[in-house]
Amino acid sequence: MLWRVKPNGLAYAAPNGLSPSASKRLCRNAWALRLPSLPVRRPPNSSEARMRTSSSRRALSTFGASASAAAVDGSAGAIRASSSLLATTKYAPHIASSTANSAATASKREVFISGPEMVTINPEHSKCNVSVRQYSSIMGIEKQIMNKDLPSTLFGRVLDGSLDAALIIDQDSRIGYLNAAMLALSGYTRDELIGQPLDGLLPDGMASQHRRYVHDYVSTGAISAVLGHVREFELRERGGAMIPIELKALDLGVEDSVQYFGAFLVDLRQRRAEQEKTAALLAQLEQEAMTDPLTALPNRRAYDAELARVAARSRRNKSPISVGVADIDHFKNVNDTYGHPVGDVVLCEVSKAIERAARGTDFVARTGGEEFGMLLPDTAIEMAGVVAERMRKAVEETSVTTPDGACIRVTISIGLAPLAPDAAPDAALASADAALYQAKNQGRNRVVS
Ligand SMILES: Nc1nc2c(ncn2[C@@H]2O[C@H](COP(=O)(O)OP(=O)(O)OP(=O)(O)O)[C@@H](O)[C@H]2O)c(=O)[nH]1
Repeated sequence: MLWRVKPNGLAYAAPNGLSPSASKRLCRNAWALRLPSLPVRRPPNSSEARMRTSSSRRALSTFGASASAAAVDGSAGAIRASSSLLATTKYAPHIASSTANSAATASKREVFISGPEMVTINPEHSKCNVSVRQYSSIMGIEKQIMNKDLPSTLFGRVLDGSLDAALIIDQDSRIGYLNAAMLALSGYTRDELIGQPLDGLLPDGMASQHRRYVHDYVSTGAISAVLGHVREFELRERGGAMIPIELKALDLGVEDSVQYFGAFLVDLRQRRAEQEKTAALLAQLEQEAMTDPLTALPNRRAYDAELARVAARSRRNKSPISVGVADIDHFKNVNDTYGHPVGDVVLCEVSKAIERAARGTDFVARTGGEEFGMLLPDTAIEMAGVVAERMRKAVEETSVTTPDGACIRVTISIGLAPLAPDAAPDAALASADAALYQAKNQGRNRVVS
């Protein structure tokens, strides 16, 4: 059983027996480590063997504890406390005799405690920033755990079989441990990486920065933006390609005067691909939601959104806008004479003609059955009249030939209105509608403003 107590007084515990469900619950609170499907057994090579012997094994066990408390190491320091906490708490001698920890842990004010009972670390209830209740039971628990005598190799097996990549480096950034997932991610063999500097796995320019972080941390305790946090980086795999990863780097403490660091790495490629797919799907949906499927022009929703956008811009810039409404004349006759599918073709040709006649900055939408909306930004009503007349003429000159060889020509009527910078867009649209009504009444195929 291993308790991890955070500075806010919350503690996370692994239940006895480390049942998969309980461990999974714990993993929800931890980052990265998932239960391995099958522990992988393989003889360690010499460098790993060094890492796994005596005190170095404790770095590995601390690494496991940081991940999810999914395994127990009876020989590891059962109680871990920061040196600053040790200096101030009256239990310091006992804790200190259990373990030593690094300055980094001190600054994070984290205390790791092994034991089956809850231990509360409450920063508010003590002048020395911690109060430890049930301390005496901790010492007893530690004894129990020591007696339990679980083999410390369990930690290595858990990490070996983790689905997430894991590695351990020393203070010289030399790789001391990699699990199978890390090898699969990097594309290297174990022998190619063990004992080698981490540099080859880092992106260009990161190696020197990484070394500086490690050096500053080891020599002055300066915590980098990386240590203890989940960050997104890139990993250079064997073929040179950069793999997006999520990384959590951990201080594993000092063992035999050597500072160790661990890291869990999660391959982000699949997540990124899914995110891109979702983004593309959303963009497509948004596009579809704003587009008229028959003519491929922006639809009413898009027109309203664009009207609100240009109206706001016009208020800021005090620039004139003109709005227009165009309607095909006697379109019912086209449908009645040639049928609805031919009417659709005519609608498409009319929309193309209007669009062709518009300027690059104008916005044309199909706002209803045989109705089109126009937005003409930075355009006074006189110039809007010129553009609308061009549109009207373009439609008049358009013809559609039916499969029977009949030639269909239609015309449009257009109503225009100015949108004053401080006026409501709806009022301008109503004025344009009124002008269209007038154009229809005056005989159609004309522009009225
Ligand atoms: N083919 C086709 N026809 C449509 C579509 N949407 C609306 N219409 C038709 O457009 C016609 C509109 O008819 P009316 O509102 O009477 O207007 P109009 O015949 O154009 O006469 P005025 O507007 O007064 O000149 C109707 O016959 C609708 O069925 C469409 O998507 N496709």
